[in-house]
Amino acid sequence: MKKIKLAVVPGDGIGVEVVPRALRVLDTIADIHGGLSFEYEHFDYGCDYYLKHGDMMAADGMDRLRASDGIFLGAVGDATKVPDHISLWGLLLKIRREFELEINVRPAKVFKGIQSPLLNPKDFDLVVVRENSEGEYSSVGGRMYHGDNEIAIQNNVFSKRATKQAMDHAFKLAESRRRHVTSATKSNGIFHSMPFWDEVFKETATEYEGIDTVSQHIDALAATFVTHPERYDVIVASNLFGDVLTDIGAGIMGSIGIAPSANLNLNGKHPSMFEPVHGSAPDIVGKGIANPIGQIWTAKLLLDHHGEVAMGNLLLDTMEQVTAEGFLTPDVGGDKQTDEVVEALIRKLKSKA
Ligand SMILES: NC(=O)C1=CN([C@@H]2O[C@H](COP(=O)(O)OP(=O)(O)OC[C@H]3O[C@@H](n4cnc5c(N)ncnc54)[C@H](O)[C@@H]3O)[C@@H](O)[C@H]2O)C=CC1
Ligand SMILES: CC(=O)C(=O)O
Ligand SMILES: [K+]
Ligand SMILES: [Mn+2]
Repeated sequence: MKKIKLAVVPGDGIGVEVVPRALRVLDTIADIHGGLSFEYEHFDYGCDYYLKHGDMMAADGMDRLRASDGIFLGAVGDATKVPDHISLWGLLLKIRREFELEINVRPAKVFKGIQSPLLNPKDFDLVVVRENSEGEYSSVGGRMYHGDNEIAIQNNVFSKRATKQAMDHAFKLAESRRRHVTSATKSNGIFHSMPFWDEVFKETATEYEGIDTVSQHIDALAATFVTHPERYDVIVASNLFGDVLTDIGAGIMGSIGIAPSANLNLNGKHPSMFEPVHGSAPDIVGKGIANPIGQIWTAKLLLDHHGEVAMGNLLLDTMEQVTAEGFLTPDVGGDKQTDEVVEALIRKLKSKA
């Protein structure tokens, strides 16, 4: 029996609603598989934990998370309790950084049964590879002076190592897909880091044969994501550009509630982390209408990562059958509750067992 030990961090808001449901789906998958089981250790880290303990996680939290084979996270953030930069840097970004989750892989595609807001979405199917450890999300900088004289300085950090690593990951992914890589740049406006980014992209491209490459400024790229998403296969982007681009990717799929992500550790020293692209959605929390697909598709990425690609594909195909049958939450134009979608999925999975 293959056992995968997951550290489960539902976090805040709808994270607490979608994570346990996705775990039920994972258990159903394990039953169908027959030789696979999941063991869960639950962590109540988040904004309520902060209010009680003055920190987003326990002092030994990172060590306890490290003992797992993977981290399954919902969302972090509740600005009514803790300022966002404190909560995200204290949990989500802390894990990404300390566990060297330097790559964030975020697919977007036309999802069966879910109406894209695009008039003509064609059959787009793309993956954004986001550099996940530095770039514009840096803690380097500072604030000085007060009042009208106050100054804030935020430094962007681009290392050759992490930049090249993100690009290598994109090229390798493209080799198993449609062999096309787009680099998201802004070297016409950002004087130092983006020309550097372009140079590393050019250098990396020479190391791979038979891959088409394009370098496109992020503003134009954002527009083309909306008008012609079918043109893209793999896009490599810096931390901030990748963050924004993947919410656009989610938008053109029909809802940010369905987009998944995998935060990957590549050096084997720490577990990887799987979480949907969306946040804690405070505006719909407690209503029972959070779309569970983002968290469930994330579970598919987790299965793939642990070598269970057949099970991952079964999960995503079945999910798309369920949405095609009209089991849709309000964010994608339906009137179903979270639980109705999850129950329909589990029923259908069991019928295939
Ligand atoms: N990775 C993470 O944990 C992230 C955390 N956040 C945090 O989440 C909080 C809210 O941030 P927002 O900017 O409002 O982004 P958000 O993703 O939480 O919500 C944006 C909009 O999408 C909707 N939405 C999101 N997920 C949905 C789902 N599964 N089903 C249906 N509708 C869904 C929300 O209702 C809202 O209208 C903040 O504290 C923010 O810092 C935001 C983004 C990512
Ligand atoms: C924080 C955030 O928005 C993200 O990682 O996608
Ligand atoms: K999330
Ligand atoms: Mn984001």
